[in-house]
Amino acid sequence: MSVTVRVPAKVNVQLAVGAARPYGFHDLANIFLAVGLYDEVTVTPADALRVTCEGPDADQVPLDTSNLAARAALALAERRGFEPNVHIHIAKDIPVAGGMAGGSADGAGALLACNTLWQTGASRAELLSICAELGSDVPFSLVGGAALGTGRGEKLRTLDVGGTFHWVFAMAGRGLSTPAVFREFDRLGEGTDIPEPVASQEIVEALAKGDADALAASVSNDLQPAALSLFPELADTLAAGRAAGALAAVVSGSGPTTAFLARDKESAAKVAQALETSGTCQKVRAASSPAPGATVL
Ligand SMILES: C[C@](O)(CO)[C@H](O)COP(=O)(O)OP(=O)(O)OC[C@H]1O[C@@H](n2ccc(N)nc2=O)[C@H](O)[C@@H]1O
Ligand SMILES: Nc1ncnc2c1ncn2[C@@H]1O[C@H](COP(=O)(O)OP(=O)(O)OP(=O)(O)O)[C@@H](O)[C@H]1O
Repeated sequence: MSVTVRVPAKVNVQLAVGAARPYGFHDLANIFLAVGLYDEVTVTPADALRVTCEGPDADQVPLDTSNLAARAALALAERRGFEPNVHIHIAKDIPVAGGMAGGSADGAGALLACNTLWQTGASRAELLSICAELGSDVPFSLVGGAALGTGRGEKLRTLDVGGTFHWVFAMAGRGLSTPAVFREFDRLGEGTDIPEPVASQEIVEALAKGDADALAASVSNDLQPAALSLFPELADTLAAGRAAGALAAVVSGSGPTTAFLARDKESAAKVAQALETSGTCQKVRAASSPAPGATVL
């Protein structure tokens, strides 16, 4: 018997970053929106824990116990007294190291899949707490939809979404390391007063109304200057998408994937086409929001 779980990628429509904390993380006001690009995680009983991965970026995914999917299976097994003997197969469509929470998606997916396979009876709250131990983005991958993340981004409040948002994502030729981008944020902010991160009421309302123009006017990412500092060519990608009519152009999370909000599906297709021929990125994908969280298929 196998269990397969489908898990979405995310884009951050607000990423407000506070000063570095002594414990090594930054306080955030992080508005997540799940987008319809998915990984599928399948778990099957086996003699020992094993991870395999297929997809265009599969060669960049670790197959040892550093893989977030393996760590999720180990964490649940340890808490609940199960043997973590499963084969975890990841069908990967979310770009790796792209700032779209691909690894986090696999962690949440494996957790839900193992929980279903082993019938542990763990509550939603327990699953969310394991997710938070695995990484700041992992709880949102389980929940999906839209949510405000505070603390490290792991404390979630679900937000209403009143319509469909159309996105285009431009993938870069190389990844960016999330810790390196946060370090660059600290370096750029040295000697300045960094305000407490506060959720944008405009963004919360724009999501609730399904209003793409209002969302575009307020979308923001405090990590964008740091990502651009480490990867200056991303400015050309952002400019190409804007020139093609995107309502907003923003680095997704810690980057280097760039996200473009379009007015409708037709406009998204035009932006995607322009980005494809711009020579400023490696791959282009269109997807819409919101998307459901981790779901057993
Ligand atoms: C950039 C975002 O993707 C936005 O959603 C997240 O904040 C990052 O989430 P993530 O990849 O799940 O990150 P984690 O695995 O929890 O942390 C990786 C590293 O990112 C940095 N980090 C992460 C979250 C946070 N609030 N402050 C940080 O400084 C730390 O250096 C940490 O060691
Ligand atoms: N299941 C996994 N899929 C992809 N990468 C993984 C996975 N597990 C661990 N990793 C490691 O995590 C690193 C970051 O990968 P990931 O795709 O999660 O980045 P990201 O999308 O930028 O993350 P985030 O948006 O949450 O900051 C990879 O370079 C890889 O070494």
